[in-house]
Amino acid sequence: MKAHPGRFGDGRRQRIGLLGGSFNPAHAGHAHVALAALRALRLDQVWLMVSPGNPLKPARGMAPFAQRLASARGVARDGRLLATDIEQRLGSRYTCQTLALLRRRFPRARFVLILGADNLTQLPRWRRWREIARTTPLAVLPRPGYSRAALRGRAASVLRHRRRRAAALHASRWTAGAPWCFVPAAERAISATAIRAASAGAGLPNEPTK
Ligand SMILES: Nc1ncnc2c1ncn2[C@@H]1O[C@H](COP(=O)(O)OP(=O)(O)OP(=O)(O)O)[C@@H](O)[C@H]1O
Ligand SMILES: O=C(O)c1ccc[n+]([C@@H]2O[C@H](COP(=O)([O-])O)[C@@H](O)[C@H]2O)c1
Repeated sequence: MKAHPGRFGDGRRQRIGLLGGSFNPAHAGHAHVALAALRALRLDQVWLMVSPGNPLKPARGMAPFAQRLASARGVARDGRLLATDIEQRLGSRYTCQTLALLRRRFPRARFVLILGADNLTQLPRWRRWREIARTTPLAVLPRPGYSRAALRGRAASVLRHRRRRAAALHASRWTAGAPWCFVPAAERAISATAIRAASAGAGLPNEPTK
C-alpha cells in the first residue's frame, strides 16, 4: 500500500477517501463504508484516520490512542484501506484544520471526506463546517436509523444545491463549492457503542465503557 499519494503515470491525481473516526473499537461497519465509498467514487485509497480525540465526545470511556489505531489496523485488511495516525502526528483534532494540513502536506492528492449518515446530522456542530463542505467533497454513507433524518437535516438542506450522484462527484469542476453525495450502499447495523456494551455485559476486563 502506497501511503504517500502523488500522481499516477497518466498524470491523474490520486483520490483519497478519509474516514475519520474514534474507532473505539473499529468494526466491520468501518470497512464496509470505506469499501462502498471506494467503489462508488472510484477512489484509489481510503484512510481510516484515527482521531486523537473527537472534540464532541467525552474523553471518559475512550480507549488509548494506540489501542484504537491497532483496532483500525485490524479491520483494514483490504490493501486499498490504510489505518493511519496522521491526524495525531499533525497535532490536530478539528477536521477543518486536519484537512488544511493534509492538503499542504499532500498537494497532489484529492481528498474526499467520508461520513456515516449520523455524522451528516451532526456536521453543523463541527468547527467551521460550512468551510469544510465548501472546500472538500463529502461522501455520506447510509446507516440504520439515521439516513432518512440526515437527508432531511440542516446540513443536507444548506448544501442541497451542491448534491450530486456518487458517480458524478469527480466529474465536474467546482468553483462555487465542493459537491457532496449520498452513496447508495447496504446498511450495516453495527456500532462501537454496541460492541462496548456487549463487552461490558460479558464482564470483559479493561474494556472502555461509554
Ligand atoms: N455501521 C455503520 N454504518 C455507516 N457508517 C458508520 C458505521 N459505523 C461507523 N460509521 C461511520 O464511521 C465513522 C467513524 O465512526 P466511529 O468510529 O465513531 O464508530 P461508531 O460505531 O459510530 O462509534 P460510536 O458508537 O462509539 O459512536 C463515522 O463517520 C461513522 O458515521
Ligand atoms: O472538527 C470538528 O469540530 C469535529 C467534531 C466532531 C467530530 N469530528 C470528526 O468526525 C469524525 C468522526 O468521529 P467519531 O467520533 O464519530 O468517529 C472524526 O474524524 C472526528 O474528528 C470533527
